[in-house]
Amino acid sequence: MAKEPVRVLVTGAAGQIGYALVPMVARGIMLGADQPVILHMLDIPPAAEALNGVKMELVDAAFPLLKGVVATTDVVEACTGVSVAVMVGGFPRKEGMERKDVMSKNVSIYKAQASALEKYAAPNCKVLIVANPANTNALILKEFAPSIPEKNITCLTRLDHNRALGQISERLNVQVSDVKNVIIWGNHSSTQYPDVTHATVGDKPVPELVKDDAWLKGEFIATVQQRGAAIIKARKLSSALSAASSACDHIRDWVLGTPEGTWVSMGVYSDGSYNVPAGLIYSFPVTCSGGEWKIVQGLSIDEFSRAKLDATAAELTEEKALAYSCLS
Ligand SMILES: NC(=O)C1=CN([C@@H]2O[C@H](COP(=O)(O)OP(=O)(O)OC[C@H]3O[C@@H](n4cnc5c(N)ncnc54)[C@H](O)[C@@H]3O)[C@@H](O)[C@H]2O)C=CC1
Ligand SMILES: O=C([O-])CC(=O)C(=O)O
Repeated sequence: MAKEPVRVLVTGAAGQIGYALVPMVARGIMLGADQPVILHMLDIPPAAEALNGVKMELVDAAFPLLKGVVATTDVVEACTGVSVAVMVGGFPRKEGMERKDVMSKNVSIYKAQASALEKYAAPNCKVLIVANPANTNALILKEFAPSIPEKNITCLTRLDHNRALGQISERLNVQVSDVKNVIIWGNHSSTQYPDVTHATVGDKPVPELVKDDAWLKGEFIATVQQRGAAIIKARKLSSALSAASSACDHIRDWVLGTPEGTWVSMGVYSDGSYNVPAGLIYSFPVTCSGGEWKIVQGLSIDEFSRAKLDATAAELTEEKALAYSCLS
């Protein structure tokens, strides 16, 4: 028997990432090739015409799994009945703006959208925040949607995870699918810590194969941390293709499970694991099963890694304080 369609919300759907993401969702890349979907697309009134253009293209593409499209600038209509919410819409930093100004705009957007999701989304809706500052937007959404379980609110660091896999695969000249268990710790920002201490290719540890600690602790980390900026410099636009693909990876693994023996990175609510302060949205290694993520426990953390985990936690603590100061 055919499955019931799942309602998937994409905010900022008229933007760069939205435009790359909605066809992937409609093709079954996010929820599976046998899962029909109804797409809910939200953007702001100045983007309404462009949003309608995206809707027209979705109709024209005749996706067999796509059972309906809601394109709207009304946040209540957008959130009603959704089981998956991918929050891509946000206020970008503009020339001359201070960090606090950008934070203040996004805090008010995520506060309002949190309330709408809480009231109108399906129970147990899974939320993925992509828009920057992704971890802190997720924290604000959590604060203002207290009835959504905190385990349902996550942010995207899978793009950073995939970037780390890509860099190791290029360096070792191996297939990217053979590289496993890198970790992104912390913030989706330039303080994130891409960690290959526990990564493998086949049954061999990546550090043993690379045999170049200076590269692993220097250029590799910096390349992954700065990759978003490098793409923006090259394209003059954000990394829309890879962000959209990674958002699909994040939701797919969360809903359908991670393969045996592998973990992925997700920004999730910290419970104090690895001595990361509780109450931050922080990227950890996780496994997923039965629609739930679980932080991988018991990994050894050396002195170098400890300092990196703490530095990115310190930045998130500072961002949290800044976000809260925008609320008052
Ligand atoms: N977490 C991650 O790995 C990544 C995050 N990003 C972030 O994703 C976000 C989107 O990037 P792009 O698509 O390139 O930007 P974009 O500027 O092309 O699109 C953003 C869209 O959001 C809409 N928007 C603004 N305020 C909104 C609101 N209140 N409700 C609904 N929609 C709203 C805009 O009208 C626009 O259509 C940015 O914040 C970017 O920094 C980008 C790449 C990777
Ligand atoms: O810095 C940005 O806006 C883009 C970004 O997050 C990324 O590509 O990782």
